[in-house]
Amino acid sequence: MSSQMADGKTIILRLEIDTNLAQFGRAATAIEKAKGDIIAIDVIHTDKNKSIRDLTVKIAEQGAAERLTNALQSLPGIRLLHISDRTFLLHLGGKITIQPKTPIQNRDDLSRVYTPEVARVCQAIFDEPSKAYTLTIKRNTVAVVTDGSAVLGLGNIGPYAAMPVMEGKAMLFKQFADVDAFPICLDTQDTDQIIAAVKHLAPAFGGINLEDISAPRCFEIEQRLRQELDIPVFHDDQHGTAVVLYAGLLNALKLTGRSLNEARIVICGIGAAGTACTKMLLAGGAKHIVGVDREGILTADRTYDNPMWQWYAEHTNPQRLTGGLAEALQHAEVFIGVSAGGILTRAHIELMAPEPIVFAMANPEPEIRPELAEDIVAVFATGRSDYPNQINNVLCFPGIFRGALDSRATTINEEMKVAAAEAIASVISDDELNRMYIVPSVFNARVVEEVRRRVIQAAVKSGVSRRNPRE
Ligand SMILES: NC(=O)c1ccc[n+]([C@@H]2O[C@H](COP(=O)([O-])OP(=O)(O)OC[C@H]3O[C@@H](n4cnc5c(N)ncnc54)[C@H](O)[C@@H]3O)[C@@H](O)[C@H]2O)c1
Ligand SMILES: O=C(O)C[C@H](O)C(=O)O
Ligand SMILES: [Mg+2]
Repeated sequence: MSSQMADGKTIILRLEIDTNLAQFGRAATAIEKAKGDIIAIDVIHTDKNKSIRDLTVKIAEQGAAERLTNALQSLPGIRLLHISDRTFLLHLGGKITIQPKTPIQNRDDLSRVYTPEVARVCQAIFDEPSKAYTLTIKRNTVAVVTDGSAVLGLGNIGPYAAMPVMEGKAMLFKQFADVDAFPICLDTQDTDQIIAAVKHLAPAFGGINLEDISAPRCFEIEQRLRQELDIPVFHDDQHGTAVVLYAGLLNALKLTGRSLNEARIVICGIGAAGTACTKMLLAGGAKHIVGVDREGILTADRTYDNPMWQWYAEHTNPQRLTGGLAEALQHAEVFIGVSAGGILTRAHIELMAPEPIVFAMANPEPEIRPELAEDIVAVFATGRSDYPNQINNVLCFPGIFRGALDSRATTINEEMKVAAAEAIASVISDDELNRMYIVPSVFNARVVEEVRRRVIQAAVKSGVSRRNPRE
């Protein structure tokens, strides 16, 4: 039996009942006893000896799914073939598809979308390559490229297991910004091979969104691709996260009467996201940032093999603090977690200054769940959709690419990132700002609209646009 269960949800159980030994009623009774509520029954197959049925069952409490499984497995003549929940059902066959824009109904259509007529279009692009933007999908396409090495906080789970996240990103691109994004999961973690692969596939795309590639390789991969390609290359976990974090932090500081210059900030997890968040905060004027990774506080008193950590140690921690997370957190006012789930405790937060700001942004499991400490925290945010204050790069990447594609920008530069952060923060007015509402919802249509508008302005002003679209 394969099992992918979740409590407090609707689950689908596939049962095989040996009709010589058992009756369906026994299974139904067992399910009810285990506090499952059967809401639908579908017969999948029946013959003389067995019947296979899918039961849709509502389970309310923690552990109910496991109790139910155990109860069914102990019944003679009944086999539990499979359990899935709505999340898994939603993933059956993948989450996206490609649709032609026009139907091909007759030979005339066929000869125009395809050979022979298509050849004239190919020739036109050959004569003038920039026509790829007007005569192909390039103007609206983004490749979401990963090597599966830092997928959410799950770590190095490889290209196949990374696909559901990349398909999800493609859905978000389409739904929120009408960008056609394709998940591309590369079966290599070699820096040169990744760079070569992305360069080879670039002709079909108007932009490259690098996703979930671990530090420090992600820095070189992005930097070299930015130099070598004339389309925007954007590592979402670095810059998308930094943009949204910056927007959220500005609002949280405003709410708690603090300034970025003076705030004592601890960043935990000095990988792709942590490094980029730090750079953006330093550029915005932050002076008291302390970075912590697995080996403890990064300090200029030590030397590091990882060049990014070396840079980090030299540009942060002015007091040269040493020790671990607890030492870093003494009297700190802001905790920013982009590390791993569950590593922060309530006792840690108690070490911080009064009214602290805690952004526990690891996915899917935050550094600490809000329910464990929200009573001692002034502003709490996570990366998840099921808590208030979702600081997640989804607030950034659809709109920033929409703006970059529409202005046909050659790159996404610092000016465009700052514009995106200011756009996100600006969607919340001073009247609306409160501890449960420091960043707008991803469903607020003004987010993409405003990010796009300001990003286009910044691209034009900074001289990287190749087109100035009408508003
Ligand atoms: N909310 C968002 O929008 C968002 C965006 C990007 C990343 N993230 C999350 O941030 C985390 C890191 O992502 P990344 O792309 O930077 O990955 P990464 O692999 O580049 O970096 C992770 C860093 O965290 C460190 N780390 C792991 N466990 C730690 C611990 N116990 N204590 C201190 N440091 C620890 C690692 O050593 C590494 O340096 C993931 O959980 C990811 O889901 C969230
Ligand atoms: O994928 C997300 O939800 C955000 C971010 O890109 C992450 O890697 O956690
Ligand atoms: Mg990511």
